Amino acid sequence: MLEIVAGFLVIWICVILYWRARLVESKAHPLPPAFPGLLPIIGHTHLLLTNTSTLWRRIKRFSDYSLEKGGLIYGKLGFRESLYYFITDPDDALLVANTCLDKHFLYGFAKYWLGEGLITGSGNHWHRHRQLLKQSFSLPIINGYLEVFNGQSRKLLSTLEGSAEKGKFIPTAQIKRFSLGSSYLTTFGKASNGEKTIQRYMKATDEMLCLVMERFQKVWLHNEFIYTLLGYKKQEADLLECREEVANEISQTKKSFFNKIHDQSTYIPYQPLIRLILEQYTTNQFTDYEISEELHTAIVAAYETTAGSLQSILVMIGSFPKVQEKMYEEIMQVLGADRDVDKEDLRKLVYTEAVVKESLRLLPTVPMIGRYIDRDVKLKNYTLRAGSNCMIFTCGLQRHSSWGPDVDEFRPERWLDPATLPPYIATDGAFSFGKRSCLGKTYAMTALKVAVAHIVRKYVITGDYTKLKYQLDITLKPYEGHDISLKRRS
Ligand code: HEM
Repeated sequence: MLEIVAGFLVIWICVILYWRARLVESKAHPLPPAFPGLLPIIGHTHLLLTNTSTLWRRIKRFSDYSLEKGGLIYGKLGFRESLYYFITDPDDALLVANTCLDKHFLYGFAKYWLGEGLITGSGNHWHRHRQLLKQSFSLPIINGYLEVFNGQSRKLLSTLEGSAEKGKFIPTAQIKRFSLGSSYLTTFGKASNGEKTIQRYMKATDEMLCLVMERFQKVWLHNEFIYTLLGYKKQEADLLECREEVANEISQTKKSFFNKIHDQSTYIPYQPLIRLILEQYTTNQFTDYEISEELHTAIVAAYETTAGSLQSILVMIGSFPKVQEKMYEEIMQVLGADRDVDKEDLRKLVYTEAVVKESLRLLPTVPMIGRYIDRDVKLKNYTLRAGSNCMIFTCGLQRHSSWGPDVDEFRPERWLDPATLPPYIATDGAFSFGKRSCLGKTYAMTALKVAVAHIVRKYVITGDYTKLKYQLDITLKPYEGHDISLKRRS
């Protein structure tokens, strides 16, 4: 009997100590406004348990509410009611992005595929790799890829041709092929089994990303034991088989690189990422496993984002005929009727670049970035508590009031005069900002400009962005209203 009473007493004391600690903490670091709909025990978790299109609409409400409340709100997610901050204030966003460099735990779900590559890695490992890889994404290297981007764009034109003059169609498959083809070739320099390898890799990557998203949404799958028990680990293992095929590609390239075999079959006129990394391998900067992690990371980072962006950009261009004609005039003036895009042209395609940027502002492919708050972070009006998580809404920042009264309008001209842009770094967030911003920004902008220039030169695009509907599958993907039609210009 005495033992039972003592047991209850201990539990009671623990509960009191826990609540006291929470009270002290909430007094020291009061919370910003809460997102409506907070329930006991599960917090806002019930809002996650839905399909990915409704999920996106709900997450957008978090972002809008954060903007409405001055840039910072909180919510609770998961069965342990983890504290989440949702940020849309530009100064606070930049401070957090530069202070808390560790990613949200969701990124960890992709580690079976990406390991500790740049997107998922953290700490010193990430920092060292970021320093080593920076040069591989510099302008001179990217300019060397123009041949790939032009070649893949021409291939894209030939796959689109079958749908020209035939009314509306959805160009997702063609665009994804363009994006993966480009990133595979700039990463590996070649695809041993050609189209077959690219298609298999594309399918496996799509499935891998779906699995990560499913695990995030179904909170019970966060538990490793349940995840394995329900057969998901087996699905991971099946997908990894495709990586084996690519592993052969890596070891072949390594052999020819170190044996300095430069015959017809291995000659590549540009510097694919694998060669740039192998140069650092010779000085023991990377291990074999790390090489593979970074190569897969580069492809995953480039593929979905570039494909999703190009799809949205085409719909935007198709929705604004006057903008499209202005682009066409610029493209014809710079490139003429049939020439490929070279590095000098890229500088001159100023309006085309503004159209790409404005499309990505209104229709971002990566609408938020997640970070773990590993220390107390003092913001303008609140202090974020160590041990919590945060979501920085780049989609909200790109519609922040500092863009002006025409914030919701598609107006590429705003990018032509930098003096009219908001005075914050974080409001231009399509490629994130701060120390962990996108390493492939120049790569992506170049690939997009080249593809858009080829398409607009050949076709008049028609689309309707007001009908666009998106779902959140790690990146934002349109599932409705993304059909376009193409009319040949001559
Ligand atoms: C339109 C296309 C792209 C968009 C919108 C985009 C956007 C982003 C964003 C928002 C982040 C930050 C993610 C986060 O912190 O959660 C990021 C990171 C990254 N991106 Fe991109 N990206 C694009 C294309 C590319 C390409 C083409 C590459 C490589 C060839 C690339 C490589 C990376 C890498 C390596 C990181 C991780 C950087 C780090 O944590 O140090 N991205 N990207």
